[in-house]
Amino acid sequence: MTQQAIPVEVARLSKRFGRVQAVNDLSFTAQPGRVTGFLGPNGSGKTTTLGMVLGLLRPDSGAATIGGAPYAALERPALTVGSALSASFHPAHTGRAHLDIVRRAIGVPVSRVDETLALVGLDGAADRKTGGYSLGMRQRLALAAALLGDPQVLLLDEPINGLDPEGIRWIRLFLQHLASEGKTVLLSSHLLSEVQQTVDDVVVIRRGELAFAGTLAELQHGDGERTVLVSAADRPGLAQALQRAGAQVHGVRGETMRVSGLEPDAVGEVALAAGIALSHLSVEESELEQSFLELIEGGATDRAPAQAAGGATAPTAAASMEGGAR
Ligand SMILES: Nc1ncnc2c1ncn2[C@@H]1O[C@H](COP(=O)(O)OP(=O)(O)OP(=O)(O)O)[C@@H](O)[C@H]1O
Repeated sequence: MTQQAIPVEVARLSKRFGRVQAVNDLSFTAQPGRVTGFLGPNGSGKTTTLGMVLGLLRPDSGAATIGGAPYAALERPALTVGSALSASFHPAHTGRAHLDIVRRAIGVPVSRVDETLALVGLDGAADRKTGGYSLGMRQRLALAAALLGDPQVLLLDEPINGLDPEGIRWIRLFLQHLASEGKTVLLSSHLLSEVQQTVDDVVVIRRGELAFAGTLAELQHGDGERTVLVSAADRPGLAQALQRAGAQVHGVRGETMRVSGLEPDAVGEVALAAGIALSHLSVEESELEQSFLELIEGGATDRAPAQAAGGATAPTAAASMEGGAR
């Protein structure tokens, strides 16, 4: 069966809690077939936004839609959208029991429990109580619950938080695989470094407002210039060739040289033309982190090529996240 491509669109969404403007005129789109990172510091409005997308919170204005309809208007919401807003469970329930409760509620066959347990690699721990699960196992169980209905859209709140490197690698490959099947994957995080290997697109919010929406590459290139890290057996020869091509080169005596003023492909071409074999070529990662920090600390909102999302109507869902003590 061919699955439908379902974007998540947030259009001019606003939400205030008393004096706190948690989300302010926020617009972005999470596209099918892409993993979108929804990034911002603690308290910037990520969970509130996801709550509005899921119809758990009523927006003051604007709208969030899934394939053009508000969550509450979806015919079979749990089979369209899977969500994991928290990784906490009844500690006396086994992983299997938790999934069984969810699958009954959303009306999917019992066979999905074992299927999703296997998908997230929890089959060996299915009959253990969740109270004894590690954080990584709880994250996997939350993901399994989100996947029960085989949804086309996944909304995950901080799914990588607390995972060990093996867990991060696993979830990265897993979410990228889901996106490669055409699913829409939106995951929040307060750390760019945590998700930068996982996401294709990035939405950055700061104090409830859009600071950036675009691809990871666009975020990286935002300031124009990138630093290229390069190494070769003949570093002095490479440095000379690069300088002749107009680059600034630092760290010739070290293992890796830092090159600015030339794009990575141009650095490769200069090396080739000079007959020097490269043993390493990459873009300095910290620059991406720097772009992100500048965005969340402010003053860079004019860099935001916000994707328009329009034509939506306000959700009518019950407000079950409203008024919760924070
Ligand atoms: N139910 C609520 N009642 C009052 N204030 C709230 C409520 N929910 C969120 N807030 C406030 O709205 C702002 C945004 O919170 P939100 O949880 O959406 O941010 P976040 O980006 O998800 O942060 P975190 O990463 O810490 O979860 C914060 O100032 C928070 O204290």
